Amino acid sequence: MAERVEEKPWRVLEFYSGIGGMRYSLMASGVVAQVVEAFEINDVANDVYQHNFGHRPHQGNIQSLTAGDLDRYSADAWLLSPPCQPYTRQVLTVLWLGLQKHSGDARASSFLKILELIPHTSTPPRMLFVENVVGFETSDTHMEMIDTLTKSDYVTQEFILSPLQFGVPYSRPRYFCLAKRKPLSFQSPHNNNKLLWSPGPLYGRDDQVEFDKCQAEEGSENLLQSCEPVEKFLDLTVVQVNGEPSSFDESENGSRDCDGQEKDDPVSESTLFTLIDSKRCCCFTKSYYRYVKGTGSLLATVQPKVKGKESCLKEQRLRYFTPREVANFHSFPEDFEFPKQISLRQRYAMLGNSLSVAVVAPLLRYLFSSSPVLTVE
Ligand SMILES: C[S@@+](CC[C@H](N)C(=O)[O-])C[C@H]1O[C@@H](n2cnc3c(N)ncnc32)[C@H](O)[C@@H]1O
Repeated sequence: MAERVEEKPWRVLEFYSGIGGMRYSLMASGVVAQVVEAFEINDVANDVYQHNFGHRPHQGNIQSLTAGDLDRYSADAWLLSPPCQPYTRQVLTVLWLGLQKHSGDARASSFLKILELIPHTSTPPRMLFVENVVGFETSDTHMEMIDTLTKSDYVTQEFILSPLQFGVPYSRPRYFCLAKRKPLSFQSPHNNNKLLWSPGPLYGRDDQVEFDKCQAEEGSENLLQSCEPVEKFLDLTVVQVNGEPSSFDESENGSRDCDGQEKDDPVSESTLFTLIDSKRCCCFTKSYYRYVKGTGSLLATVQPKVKGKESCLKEQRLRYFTPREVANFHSFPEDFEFPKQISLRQRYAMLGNSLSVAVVAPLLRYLFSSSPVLTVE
């Protein structure tokens, strides 16, 4: 790991720490680093974080932090996963209707505020890492972020990557911004100021890094072949019994009857049933288990009798993935657990807000890795 004369761990601040996906990623990256403080407003998330890491994050609104507060930590790197709602599709629809959102949304303001503090700190962080939803890269918050970083002497490389590109049968494309303060630079400086859709640069490869979205999606179909089967991510202790909390209640959600009668079927439109031996499941959102449509896959535990023939939902014995299984798709370590008092809905909500360790760990390794000597561009 570069630019360290002495072998001291990098000092890291984790903003919007949630249940600690970023900290798990840092641990999995192999970077010698120490999280010197985490910041999070939600006390339930802080219970989970404390349970697993033995440290309770600083509880409060990130917006109220000052440059002086941050200076006290002498941090080398800031890791940030701000709330994503301002940039999601629903909000974009509102935008289309003419209502100003994005950075005007209160949820974006703590993020912009923290970035604005950078030039006012006595030792600005040498590295920054930002995670968010796809769509962020076209938002005005993104524009303001890049503007602030550029003015504060950072070079950036941006990525849109999904766990599918790392062998995990889970579709969760996310936006990432990696920033280094000059004179630090990236291992592949020719990728500066680019949005990259391939993990190639993380491994010293420069193959097809700048596809457009369609090419990336086509590519991901091929990637499925190299993914592990969904079965490997299942909690084998789960017994499928009708009426169990995680089983899917057709009567509430609408389905096709076993006698072939069409019922109102809100499920099949947008929810992918993941067969036990398949190689893909959809992104779990924080509303998984609360709503069915578009919030994540359901698991079909029984193969259809005739392959290719549509079978009724009941026959397929659908169930929700358990929180442990969602954590597995997020590549959380085996010893991650929720404290007993956390409800099922809260578990799904916090996991839905979290991130893929399989994706973030190699990005962090790349961010912290040694850089060539900076040349004037
Ligand atoms: C997208 S989630 C990040 C989750 C985290 N990376 C994880 O692995 O669980 C955003 C988090 O920021 C927290 N948050 C939102 N606004 C905040 C603010 N103004 N100050 C502190 N925390 C905030 C939310 O409670 C939520 O846990």
